[in-house]
Amino acid sequence: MKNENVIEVENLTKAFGAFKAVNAISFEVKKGEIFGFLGANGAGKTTAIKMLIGISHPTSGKAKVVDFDVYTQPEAIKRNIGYMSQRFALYDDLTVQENINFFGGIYGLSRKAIRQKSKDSLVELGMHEISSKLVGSLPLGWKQKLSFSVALLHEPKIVFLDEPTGGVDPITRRQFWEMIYKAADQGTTIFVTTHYMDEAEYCDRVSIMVEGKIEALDTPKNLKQQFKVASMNEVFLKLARNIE
Ligand SMILES: Nc1ncnc2c1ncn2[C@@H]1O[C@H](COP(=O)(O)OP(=O)(O)OP(=O)(O)O)[C@@H](O)[C@H]1O
Repeated sequence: MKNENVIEVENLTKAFGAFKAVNAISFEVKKGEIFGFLGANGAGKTTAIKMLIGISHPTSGKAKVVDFDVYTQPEAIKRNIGYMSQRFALYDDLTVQENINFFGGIYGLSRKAIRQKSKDSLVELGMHEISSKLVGSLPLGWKQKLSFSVALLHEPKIVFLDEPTGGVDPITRRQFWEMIYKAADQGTTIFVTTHYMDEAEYCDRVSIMVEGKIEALDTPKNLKQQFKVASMNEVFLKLARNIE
């Protein structure tokens, strides 16, 4: 792949019968970039992500993720990426430490690596004093921050975040985004979907999907200029209105 692209997608399509949930999308994502993947409910974001993380076979088109082909090397992709969604937030009946140990083991980390990584993560999260608390007893925002740390345990090249901050309070969302910036600064590529338009402003580039197609893709600044509006929320509304 060229220019340190870590994702390259060309005409990627997923059809369910005659319906194209993802309809010939093309884009590239660079190393260390924070790439916002937006779209209204049902636009096709989750379907596209499932193809990129190697769990859904495309109908047609090309996609390479971390240099691996989604058709022929889905297992290599899974080893090199992290994934977190709003709906999956660790095991409530395990403690903070047990969750880290468990997922570290699944990712194939040595005991020594898990010990070191969990120490670092717990300090960063300010959770070392509550490491023996059950995750189920923590507020949602804490669970999501912990879940993000866990998705980074095996030092993936790309982390896919599918609505990671849904339902989380604004202060914790801000802290979550500080963690995202830090990971991106260290070279991890962030591929994130969100329904919060203030979060779209924090991304390096944003794509907006409408009914299976990418209708706009640029930096938040350029998109606002292109649509002659002051906020990403207005960009989003203009695109959504165009199709009505
Ligand atoms: N397995 C499937 N079989 C048939 N249709 C599907 C399947 N999976 C998704 N779809 C349809 O594809 C479209 C896109 O769904 P998708 O979940 O990708 O949207 P989304 O942009 O992620 O939406 P949301 O923000 O609600 O998660 C929807 O119309 C959905 O009903």
